[in-house]
This record gives sequence, structure tokens and C-alpha cells, in this order.
Amino acid sequence: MTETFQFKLTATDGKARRGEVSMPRGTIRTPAFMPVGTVGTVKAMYLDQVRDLGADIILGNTYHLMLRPGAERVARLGGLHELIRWKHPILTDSGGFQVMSLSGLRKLDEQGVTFKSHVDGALHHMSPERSIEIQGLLGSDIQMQLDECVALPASPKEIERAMEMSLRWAERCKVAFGDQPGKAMFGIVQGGDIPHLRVRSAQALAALDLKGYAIGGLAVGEPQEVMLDMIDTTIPHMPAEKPRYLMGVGTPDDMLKSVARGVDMFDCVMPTRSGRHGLAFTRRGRINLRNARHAEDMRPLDEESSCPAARDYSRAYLHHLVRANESLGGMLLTWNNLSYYQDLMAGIRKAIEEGRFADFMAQTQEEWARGDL
Ligand SMILES: CNc1nc2cc(C(=O)NN)ccc2[nH]1
Repeated sequence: MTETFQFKLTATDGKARRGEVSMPRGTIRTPAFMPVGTVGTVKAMYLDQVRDLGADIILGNTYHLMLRPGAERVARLGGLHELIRWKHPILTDSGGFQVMSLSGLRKLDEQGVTFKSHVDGALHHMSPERSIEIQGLLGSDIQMQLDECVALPASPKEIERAMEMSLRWAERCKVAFGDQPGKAMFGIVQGGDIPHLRVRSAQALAALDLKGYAIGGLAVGEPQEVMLDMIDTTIPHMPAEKPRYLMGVGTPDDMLKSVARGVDMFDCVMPTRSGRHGLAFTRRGRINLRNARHAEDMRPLDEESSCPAARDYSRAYLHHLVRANESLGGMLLTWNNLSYYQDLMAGIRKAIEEGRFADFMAQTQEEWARGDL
């Protein structure tokens, strides 16, 4: 714990990095998976459980929180940490991605975005400055610049326009954020699936000397190999001494392959959202508990797991709960999935420390491929 924001690398194994982000509210062990707490809750979980699984930081979505309960209201209630009773770091995204994907986008220009709330249809305008102001009102520890995340496929001209505007917005966010020693504002590399635009974005952001950098605009429908190619293209132009956060990623396989390329931080709704839809992540791959084959399978998901949801409940019962659409089904599978994700990250961190990440990756992938015995 420090009064300032510090990132230190403690071990490397090839391009894989083990590190720590130290902030006043706590230390983030990297590579890190950040559970998504969209509207101030990691859905179907108590935050004590989320912490006990090993999460050092959770994510809040600015778009959702600004609409409900509202940024000023959260501030009046003591800030997000107080409201949701999470005393560790929180990273908030800028809202840009949700505005593009969830809201009724009305206008996007140099000033910012104007959109209709998906909650009550009210019109909102968000500028880079307002996004940083909202994240400050929420009490966010790591704030993300406002950027424009273009859905792929898109024309090179469109991707370049959005990337250049995102660079100008990054400068405005840096000014708006100012100097907050115990907090950080991260830039976001954009540029779609066009290598020279990715390089241009990374180099221009590096010149802003921000405290950390995200790779955005990926996992938006492109094949995994394209995503990995863009990571390979971008990372050499990102400052090695700063944290690298791959936004919205991903599956366990995505994360292994991205750690191998030098990524430090991840967030994804995959473990929580798919848990609510009946999907279990395990050491032997994915299991869809809706499938009738589980109806009388008395085995637990993983008898060796430390998580009660994986170890103490039969697949038959989980299948029943999922088929009956019972809340407990989503609760237990979310618990299992976040436990698996955090155990995977803990295994990755240990493997890098011990210089055996390549073997760990191969063994993990082999066990997934072996399937559910
Ligand atoms: C699930 N895929 C996915 N891609 C994302 C990209 C961004 C981004 O570029 N924000 N500026 C954010 C969230 C994402 N989630």
C-alpha cells in the first residue's frame, strides 16, 4: 500500500510479466483478472466472496452508474467504495464502450457523445472532461480516458478518424484528471485491426506519460488470431515500465495467450454472465449445465477445488437449478467461475515467478482439451 500509484515488475518469463500495482487502497497482483461490477455489484456475488476468491480490484461501469444512481448521488452517498462496501481499488471505464454499444447514440463529435439513456430515454452528453469528472465523483482509483471504440469490421478511414479523435480526447482527459498522486488515469490504444494505426496510437499515448495504458477496441467480434496479432503489434510501442490492460478480455485461453504476449490486467463479463446462463468454467474446460447429460451426474464440478460451489454440489443439482431458472444456479456457477478465473491467474503468477510459464500454459491447455472426464 502506498500514498502514490506505483507499478513494479517482480519477475519476467519470456514476454510474460509478474508485477504489482501499489495504490493507497491496496496492491494489485499482476497478471490480474478484474471481476466486472457493472452497476456497483458483481452480479450474484457478495463482495466478501469476490475478495476471498483473490480479487484485488473490481471494475465499475461509468455509463451505468452515471445513469443510475447518478454520479453526484454516489458522491453524496460517500463514493462508490463506501456505497458498495468494497475498500480495495476500483477501476472505472470511461463509459465510451457502453455508450456505443448500449445507448441510443444520438451524436458523436469532437466535443463528446450525446446519447439517450437505455434506462429512461433521457438525453445525456458526455465529454472527455465530464467522463473524468464522473469517475472522480465515483471515487475511482484507476480512471479510463474517454475514447471511441469502433466495432469491427470498419473502414480504415473510420478507424483512423476514431483513433485520432481518441488521442485528442486522451490529452483532454489528462488535463481534466490533473495530478492525483494516489490515483491513475490510463490511456487506451485504439486503431482497430490496422497495425500502423495501432502503432501510431500507442506511440502518441506513450508521449503523454500516463500512469498506465489499455489496449482497447479488441474482442469486438474479430477472430482470436487478429486480436493476438494486434497485441503483438501494439505492445512493443507501449512503455515497458507501465501496466498494460487488455479491455474486455476474455476467455481463459485468451488470457493465457495475452499474458504470454506481455499483458498485465484483464476484465471480462465472461465468468459472471456465462455463470448466470448455466455455463461452468473448470480445469477440464467448459460445462454447460443446461445439457440433459448432467441430469443424474452426482459428481461435483471439480472435487479438488477449494470453492464450495465447485466441490460440494452435484452436477445433477446444478442442472436442476439451471433448468428451473433458480437464482441459486446462477449464484453457484458465478462463484465457481470467478473461483476458476482467480485460481488460473494465481497459477499464472506463480508460474512466471518460477520461470515455468510456457509449461504451465501448455499443461493448462492440454487439460482443457482432455475435456471433462
Ligand atoms: C467484450 N469485448 C470488449 N471489448 C472492449 C473494448 C473496450 C474499449 O475499447 N473501451 N474503450 C471496452 C470494453 C470492451 N469489451
